[in-house]
Amino acid sequence: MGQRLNRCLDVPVALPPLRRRLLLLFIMLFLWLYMFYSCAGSCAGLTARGSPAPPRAAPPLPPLLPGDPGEESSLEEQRAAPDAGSPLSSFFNGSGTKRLPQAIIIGVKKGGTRALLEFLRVHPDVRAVGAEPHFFDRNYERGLAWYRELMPKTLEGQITMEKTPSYFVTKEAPARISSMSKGTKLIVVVRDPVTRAISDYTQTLSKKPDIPTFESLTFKNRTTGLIDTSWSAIQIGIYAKHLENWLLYFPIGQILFVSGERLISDPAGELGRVQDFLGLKRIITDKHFYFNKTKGFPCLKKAEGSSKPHCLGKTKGRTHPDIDQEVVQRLRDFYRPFNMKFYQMTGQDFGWD
Ligand SMILES: Nc1ncnc2c1ncn2[C@@H]1O[C@H](COP(=O)(O)OS(=O)(=O)O)[C@@H](OP(=O)(O)O)[C@H]1O
Repeated sequence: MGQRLNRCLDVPVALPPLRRRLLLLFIMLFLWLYMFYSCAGSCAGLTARGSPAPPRAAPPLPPLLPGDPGEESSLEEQRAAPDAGSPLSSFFNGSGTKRLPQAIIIGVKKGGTRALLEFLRVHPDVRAVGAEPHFFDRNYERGLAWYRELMPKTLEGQITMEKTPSYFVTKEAPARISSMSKGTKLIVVVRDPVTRAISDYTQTLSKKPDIPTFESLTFKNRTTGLIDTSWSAIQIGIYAKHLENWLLYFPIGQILFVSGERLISDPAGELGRVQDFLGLKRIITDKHFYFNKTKGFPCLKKAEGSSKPHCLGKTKGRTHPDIDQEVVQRLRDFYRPFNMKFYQMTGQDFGWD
């Protein structure tokens, strides 16, 4: 066996026998370690990079990540947002502990949540799971141990984060997050509810091109102008109503509201507020961003763990269809009182009117 290995690996035969044996031993150990860590990285049933499959005993629940109907993040985004790295890098970065998140981006869908998480991940003291776990809405029965297992390892002083924008409109989410930890910091990226609704519709249209027009879905009765508030694209934008539900469990000071509009016009400014809120050193500054004219959005000069520039994928920053301006105006009128209430509750004027 040793002779054959000698030939295979072309070990210099001139070496003294003891050194030769030691060298062979070292090579075998390296090969064994490599196989072990390759297997740990790829055989452990990852559903997406860095997202371990549920434990065998878990009850059959809907699939966790891409391909799940209604999923906000595409597979492409999961690829753009790895959280575990290669098997070898996990071997070298293997230290740390998986912890439950201390901060969660809870919403809103189409608000700019992916951009915020990707920007935050540049910070050395932030580690985040790339995919959306949907624990507090779709996967709660799997238990906290399952949820923790999804998280990346962190060292002392690092913050664990995740983002699932549907939490903001999930009735059970505030109580569930509070029972995990009353101290969880919550972040909501909000965006003009009218543009948000159109963005939401654009996403659905990209998957199901045969759906009715935005204009016809907006109204229960177009003649009377009655808005269909049961349509999720409209529902989600009534921020004040959803926020009331969160305030039953969390003080307002424990929730940070990020402007989706400013995240585009001044990403460093918004990131400054987020870093302060999370108690982090202000490391992410305007030096980290550049405006990509082709994309029409700010992008990172260097993505986390890479030296290359990085913009979000094609599913972020889609071209919206032209919507009848009368319908847009009707929606503006509909949202105005809710927006005013929201400004009052948060103490921030987002300038949507
Ligand atoms: N830097 C940067 N690059 C690309 N896109 C950006 C960026 N910052 C904010 N946005 C806006 O993010 C919108 C998508 O929001 P989310 O990431 O929250 O969507 S999702 O709920 O996770 O599907 C997306 O909405 P659409 O423009 O309607 O596609 C973008 O406007």
